[in-house]
Amino acid sequence: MIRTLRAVDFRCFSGLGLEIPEGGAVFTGDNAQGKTSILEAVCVLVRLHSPRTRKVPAMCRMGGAGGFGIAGEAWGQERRVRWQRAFELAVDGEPREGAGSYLSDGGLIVWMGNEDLELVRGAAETRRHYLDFIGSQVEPGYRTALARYRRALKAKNLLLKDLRPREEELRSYEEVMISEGTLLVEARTRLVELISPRAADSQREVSGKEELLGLEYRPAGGHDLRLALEQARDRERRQRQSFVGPHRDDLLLSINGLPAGEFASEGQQRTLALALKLAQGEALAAVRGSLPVYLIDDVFGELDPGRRNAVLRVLPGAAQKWITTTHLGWLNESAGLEGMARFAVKAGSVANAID
Ligand SMILES: Nc1ncnc2c1ncn2[C@@H]1O[C@H](COP(=O)(O)OP(=O)(O)OP(=O)(O)O)[C@@H](O)[C@H]1O
Repeated sequence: MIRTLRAVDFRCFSGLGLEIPEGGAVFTGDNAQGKTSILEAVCVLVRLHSPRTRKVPAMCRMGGAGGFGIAGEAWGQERRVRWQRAFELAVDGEPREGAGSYLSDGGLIVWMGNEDLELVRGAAETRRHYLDFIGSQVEPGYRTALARYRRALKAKNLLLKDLRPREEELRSYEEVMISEGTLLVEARTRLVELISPRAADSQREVSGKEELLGLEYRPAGGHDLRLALEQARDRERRQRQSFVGPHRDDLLLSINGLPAGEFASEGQQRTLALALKLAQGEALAAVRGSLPVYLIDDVFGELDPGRRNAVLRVLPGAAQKWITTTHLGWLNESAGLEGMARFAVKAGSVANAID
């Protein structure tokens, strides 16, 4: 669990310092005051990843010194870790220095936000990111395989645009795509097996109904990538595109046998998005043996009391939760928020913050 968070020139915060109890904290405030940015800072600190952007410059405070810093301490079951991230921008706005090495033993995070509805309604890419985010936290080598696969795919796609692409060069990129892609497909298969039963339980618990949730992993190249690439080769060369491989995978979601994106009601879709995230938390805890930190952005205010209480019941009581909300009414009616600090966020400053 995270005990301190400090940030400098991050989003709308020139400086931020927070001490957080084991239970976590609730951040209240109007729209556009900085609540989400606090949760984003935690995610960048712990996972080197922002759920809102892939662009480092977007996170640097406008009018700031041209970079940002985030530091924090987390106390695990056995040890205390201290993280520090610093990004500096070069004149052209590109990051000059990364945030140091990626810590594979970084903490575990589950991000829950209203945009999770896109997991159900949106493009396959959103669901691949969902799997990738879990994969990088529980599967050793996942992040590296993904980065290598993406590099090879990018190079192959560039080459395919050439008038006369060199075949042996294309094949050498394909070899990397086959070896790294196979690791990804195997890992994603395991991840979906891990998540499925947990998501189905959460769906039942949160909806309060006997809804049968189905998760089916669809690898775009099947389980034999080499064969699939051979079969697609002519078409790929003709159309100058890469059709086969994990970059085209999907995770099919269904409720009672029907595709959830097209047939489920909005309420069912929201519940399904929550179920996927709750399942993610359980899967991380089961594999890594410690509880994730839950970053819950503006979700509870949007839920009816029945589903809100069900989610609060399903979330592990001992896990640290960081919750943002614009609505205050529900806070005093809900169980499961004991032991959490309360902070009011206004125009990039936080009441009760530390120096
Ligand atoms: N790089 C940046 N520099 C300065 N301000 C920024 C930067 N990026 C975003 N902001 C601003 O920070 C403010 C806070 O945004 P944030 O999303 O954290 O608000 P919020 O309190 O979570 O709002 P909501 O309840 O609407 O989600 C916004 O006004 C946003 O425009």
